[in-house]
Amino acid sequence: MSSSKATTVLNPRTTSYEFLGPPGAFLVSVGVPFVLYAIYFGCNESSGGCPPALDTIPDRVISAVTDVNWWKGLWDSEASIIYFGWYAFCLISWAILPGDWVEGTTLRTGEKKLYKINAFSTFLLALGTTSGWIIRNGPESFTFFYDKWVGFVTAALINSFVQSVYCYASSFRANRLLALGGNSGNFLYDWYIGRELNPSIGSLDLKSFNELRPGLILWILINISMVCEQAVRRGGFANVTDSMWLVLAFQTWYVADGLYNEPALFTTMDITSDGFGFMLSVGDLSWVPFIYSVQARYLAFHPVELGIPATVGIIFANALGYWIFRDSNGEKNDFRNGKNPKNLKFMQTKRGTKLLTSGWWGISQHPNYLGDLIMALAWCLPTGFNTPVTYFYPIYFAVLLIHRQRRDDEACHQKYGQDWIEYKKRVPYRIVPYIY
Ligand SMILES: NC(=O)C1=CN([C@@H]2O[C@H](COP(=O)(O)OP(=O)(O)OC[C@H]3O[C@@H](n4cnc5c(N)ncnc54)[C@H](OP(=O)(O)O)[C@@H]3O)[C@@H](O)[C@H]2O)C=CC1
Ligand SMILES: CC(C)=CCC[C@@H](C)[C@H]1CC=C2C3=C(CC[C@@]21C)[C@@]1(C)CC[C@H](O)C(C)(C)[C@@H]1CC3
Repeated sequence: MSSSKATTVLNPRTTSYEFLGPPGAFLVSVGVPFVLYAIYFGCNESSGGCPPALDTIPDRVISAVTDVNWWKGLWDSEASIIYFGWYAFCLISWAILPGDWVEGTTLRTGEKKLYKINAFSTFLLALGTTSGWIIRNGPESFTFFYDKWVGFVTAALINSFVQSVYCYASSFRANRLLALGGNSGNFLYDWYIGRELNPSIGSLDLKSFNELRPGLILWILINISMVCEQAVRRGGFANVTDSMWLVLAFQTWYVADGLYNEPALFTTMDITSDGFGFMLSVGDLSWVPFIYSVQARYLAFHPVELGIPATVGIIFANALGYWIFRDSNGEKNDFRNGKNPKNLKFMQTKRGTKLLTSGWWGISQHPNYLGDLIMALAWCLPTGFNTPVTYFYPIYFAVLLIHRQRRDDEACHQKYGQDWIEYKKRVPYRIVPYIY
């Protein structure tokens, strides 16, 4: 077979679109930066944390975008220097911190990619350095994320855009393994979905690096900055509210869990089937740190005292969600690694792999999504009920997970054929038992 024929067999043309095709890709690509800024301008101290009345929004948007100073205000050189310094810190940590090299899943070429496992130690180093800085220089020295929010958002968006363009352009080099869904030939769509499956620079895999380190860890550093902002306003850490500590503790735990279980990432849909396009680069680098931290940012200027009964109730909700999330992900990871310590029932498929039909995976097709959603709700409750903005996260997240479940359902249909239909008869609920 000639080499161009072999490439076509390995990288077939994408014949069907997801996300409503190029128009959908365009809308998300413009909509995500828009929401990132809008959620700041619609939920800050001067707006009282609440979005403006709906009928005033068009006028506000028009007066902002027609004002040159508003555009200039989106850029902040100091914020950009700190942001790119942070990105460099993540790269250097990846390169110099020790870590095992672990194989990912088998690729279409039959090969396996190697990944360096040191995301958790990068996290510990970042937390240690930040704590040392704050202890030495006081909380007022670490409020810059609060003060320069918009500048940081802009820097992260620039990074997301540059990386997606770089990955798209470099996917045209010879012998690249492309994502099955990102090779449609439509420039906008392929740039958005990601054309190359695993873009890398040397041994650095850009997709997994960006998904776990610069954005996810930054989310927690931003939260810490919000705690500092509240501490400065309220006269010290002793006066930081219980609600703020809860948000910090829950989200730090969630991120630590994801980083500690780094190898589990290599079996997720993002790593096995999606490319690294604008969708993931903006999701990882901009959306996660600046949208997922909205509760802490709100509490920085709008403190809420919960009291013991509410605190206990919210801790219980988060613990329930975490238990479902961790235990179900653990069952599947063990099973996919050839272990079945709970002796769970499963069905054998013609494809060779087995599907669990008892334990969490007998209750719904994505019990891990259910746990994640319960946690998402528990993270908003500490902010009370004065603003809908802090509840944006679970709403967006429910939409993301329902969409993800549908994409996965289609992918599993293709992978397992009739066996998947049989599996769905045995486990009919998609995410929430008896509801969905
Ligand atoms: N915080 C956030 O913003 C986000 C968090 N997440 C979290 O990421 C995690 C991973 O999510 P994701 O990759 O989407 O999905 P899943 O972890 O649900 O993985 C789906 C895959 O699992 C395998 N599988 C499906 N059913 C079974 C079964 N019964 N037994 C064994 N294997 C099965 C199939 O792959 P195969 O058979 O090929 O192994 C399927 O493609 C989740 O916990 C999710 O909540 C996800 C998105 C965003
Ligand atoms: C609006 C938009 C462009 C969204 C893109 C989606 C991304 C924000 C999410 C896709 C999958 C994700 C995962 C995590 C964070 C959010 C994104 C990047 C994750 C790293 C969070 C921590 C978890 O423990 C996880 C490792 C399981 C998870 C993996 C998927």
